[in-house]
Parts: sequence; structure tokens; C-alpha cells
Amino acid sequence: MAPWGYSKENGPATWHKDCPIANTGVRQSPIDLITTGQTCAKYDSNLKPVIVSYPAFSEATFLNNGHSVQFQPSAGNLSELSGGPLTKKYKFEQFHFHWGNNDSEGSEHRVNGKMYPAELHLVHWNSESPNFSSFQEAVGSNDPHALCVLGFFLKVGAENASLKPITDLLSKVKNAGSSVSFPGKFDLKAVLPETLTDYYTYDGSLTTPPLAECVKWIVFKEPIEVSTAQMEAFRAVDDGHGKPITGNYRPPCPLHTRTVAASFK
Ligand SMILES: NS(=O)(=O)c1ccc(C(=O)NCc2cccc(O)c2)cc1
Ligand SMILES: [Zn+2]
Repeated sequence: MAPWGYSKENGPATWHKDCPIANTGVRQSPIDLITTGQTCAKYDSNLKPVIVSYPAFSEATFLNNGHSVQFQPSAGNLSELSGGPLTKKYKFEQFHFHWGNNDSEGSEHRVNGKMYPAELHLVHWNSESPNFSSFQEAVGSNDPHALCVLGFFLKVGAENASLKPITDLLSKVKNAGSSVSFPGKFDLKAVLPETLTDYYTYDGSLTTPPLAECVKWIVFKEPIEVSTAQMEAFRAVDDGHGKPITGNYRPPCPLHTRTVAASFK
């Protein structure tokens, strides 16, 4: 299988060749989150705030896998997710980013067609299912909510001191396939907005091959600010073909019969 990527030759429009679900799936991600009109997100007053328990990670690997940069704590990490639309507790697996080569593109989800310069994905798997006991098994389980991914838009503004340890490390993983052990502790909680109350949620998929339709998506309304310099640092990361990763985002997919719920009016 030609390794998938984001270039003309191996990008999203070609993924269906090895991954038919790209074109035949009816719950693919990302989507355009529409807030007015017919197919718009519907306010659901039953949606509670999302609850995260993210003790600072002490052991983690930061890697460039050629199509994103990923922060992966050691297996023993106890970080958990619950609340919001979820009925179970989820275990943290990894976080990674999607970005563009200028500030008008880069996010995977869109809001009324608007893209943000980047999007942060916090990936979790349902740790209370009798059907699987690891992330890998969860992805392959056909369970519609095996995974839960929290999406946060990034916008350009003030420097984000909480994300600085990550953006300062990008130059150390410039080459695809390179990884570093994360020095010291990383406090992910400090990166997120205080209150995790306002979000969109819908049933979707992984946004990269295998595009498995096993994700409960929770995309937060409030963007996280990062500086221009921090955005530029992402754009200097290479894709393994001697070129910077300049747009590792999949275009929006059809909603089909899905509805999007909003936890806010
Ligand atoms: N962009 S995304 O958050 O939808 C996303 C999250 C995780 C993954 C991922 O883990 N891919 C690698 C993978 C897929 C299936 C089985 C595996 O063991 C690993 C892909 C996309
Ligand atoms: Zn992602």
C-alpha cells in the first residue's frame, strides 16, 4: 500500500484505493460544523461538561510520524476522560496536531466553512468495554464509540506558555520518523480552557487511514491561542520526503443522516 499522506499523489482523494470506507462510509470525519439552517447543530440541554483528569505526564515520547507530530505517554499513564456525551470512562492514548501552511487553513473540522490555522486532537479509548482492553483492539472493534477524540481549534494570538514545551520541541523532531523522549513533566490540563462546557459532538471516524468509524467526536467551541512563532514551528516539520508538512488536514466529509449536538445555545 502506497504510504498515505497529504500530497497530490497520496492525499485524501486517493485514500479510498486502500481504504474504501473513505468514499462508502456514512460517518466519516472531519465535518463542517454548521450552526444555522437545516442541518445545523441542535442544542441539547442534557449535555454535561466534559471531565478530564490529566495528572502531569512524567514519561512520554514526542514523535514525528511523517504525517503529524504526536505526544504519547508511557502505557502506565492514568489520564482519564468522562462526562459530556459519554457514558463510560475513557483512557488517554495520545495527542497530535493538524495544521496548514498559512493561518487561513489547517484545522480538520470547520465552523460554518471557516478553518482555523490548526487543530489539536486528544485521543482516548473506552476503558470500560468488555470487548477490548487496548487502544489497538478498540480501533478494530467496530464499537461506534470505542474512541473519543477531543478537538480543540488553535488560533493565532498570544504565545501559549502551556504549549511552549511542545512547540519548542518541534525542531528536535524535524525529520520524519524521529522521536525524542519528552524531557520532564508535561501538564496537558494547563493547555485546555478552564471550563469544558461548550462543544459540538457527533459520531464519526478517524480522520486518517484506516478511517475507522469508531469515534465519538467532541469539538470545543473556544479556540486555544498560540503565537505566530509557535504556528511557524509546526510548518518547519518535515514529511519524510524532504518537504515540510504543509497541510495534514482532511477536507470535510458528508454528514449523511447524522445530527450534530451542541452543548450550548
Ligand atoms: N486524527 S484522529 O484523531 O482522527 C486519529 C487518531 C488516531 C489515529 C491512529 O491511532 N492511527 C493509527 C492506528 C490506527 C488503527 C490501529 C492502530 O493500532 C493504530 C488516527 C487518526
Ligand atoms: Zn487528528
